[in-house]
Amino acid sequence: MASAGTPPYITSLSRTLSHPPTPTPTPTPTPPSHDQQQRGPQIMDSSDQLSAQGELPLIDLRLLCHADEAEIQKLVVAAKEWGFLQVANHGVPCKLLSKVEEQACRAFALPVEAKTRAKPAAGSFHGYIFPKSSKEDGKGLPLSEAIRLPLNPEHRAEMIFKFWPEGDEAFSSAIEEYIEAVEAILLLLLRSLASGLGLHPLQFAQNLSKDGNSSALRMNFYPASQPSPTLGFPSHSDPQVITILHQNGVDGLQILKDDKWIAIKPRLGSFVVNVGDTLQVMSNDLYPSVVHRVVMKSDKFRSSVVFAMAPHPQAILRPAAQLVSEQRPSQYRPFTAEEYFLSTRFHGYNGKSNLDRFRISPTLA
Ligand SMILES: O=C(O)CCC(=O)C(=O)O
Ligand SMILES: [Fe+2]
Repeated sequence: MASAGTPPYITSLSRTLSHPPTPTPTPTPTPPSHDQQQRGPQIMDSSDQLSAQGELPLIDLRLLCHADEAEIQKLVVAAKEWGFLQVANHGVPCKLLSKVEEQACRAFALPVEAKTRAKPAAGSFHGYIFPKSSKEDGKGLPLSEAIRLPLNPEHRAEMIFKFWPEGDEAFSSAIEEYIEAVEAILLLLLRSLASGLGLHPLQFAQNLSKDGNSSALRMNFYPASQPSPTLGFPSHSDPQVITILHQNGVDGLQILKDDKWIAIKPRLGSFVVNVGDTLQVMSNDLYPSVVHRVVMKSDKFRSSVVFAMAPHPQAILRPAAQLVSEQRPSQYRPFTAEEYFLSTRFHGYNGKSNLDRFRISPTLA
């Protein structure tokens, strides 16, 4: 959790940024040899036509790290206008990214008994999530397989023992190293997003917590789509504060901008970052969370690793007082982070409508 005083990530970030960027491209790990290919493809709706292929605004983290005012303003504009952006010069070595991809593939290739052991316990959302077809549950849940790892190190260790009862040093250490690196980036971004609006740098990070169900490192695995486009992850916005996404280089991510779907081309070596619902609330709608989805159209599998942090479950979410005025009244009633997360889960994936349930003047019927 971030605290006042010298933020602990400064040390960690400078260590991360001191790694020279490795020029070699990320190798594609061996795909899991299990039942992935057996699931039937889900044909996309004919109204789901793509409008364009897009390049997200690109932010230089090295400049942000030096509090470069122009880069901070570029970030603010990107977050306001897109809610999605990419970050380069993040200092996370390609080698670590490949290692994490490789370890995710190992976990997805485990036998069904191991995956069953790691299913989320009652009341928990962390664990292995079996693929569901939207036909089965009618709610449009993801067709991808996923593993949601707790960020709390003790809980994560317990979870890893469920996958590998003897423990697995290679998996544990890669994940730990990765979390440390991306957490530093997430905090730097939140700091810059707050100071760019003239707020205290810790305004958006003050209640962040590794506990609770919402904060997680989520690994997604999407089988190759054959022969027609397959919905890998239905449209949704992320409930947390901010998300950092690493993808294996296979297309699939699409974002909804101005009512049109835009396919985001993976940019080798950079992370995709997106505003979550919680940041939209805290910024009183200045930074919008954006609906996105994954559509598979590739004969290669896609994997992604998603790091998202949320406030402590009992933290009260509301717009920052400095962003509320007579001209711009508070758009949301106060609510706890847990209430929001549970509501997201209860109502399922359905674009962004969940946020409207917490608006002072709901736009939902
Ligand atoms: O795999 C991706 O690119 C996106 C995954 C995603 O949106 C999520 O896990 O929330
Ligand atoms: Fe997402």
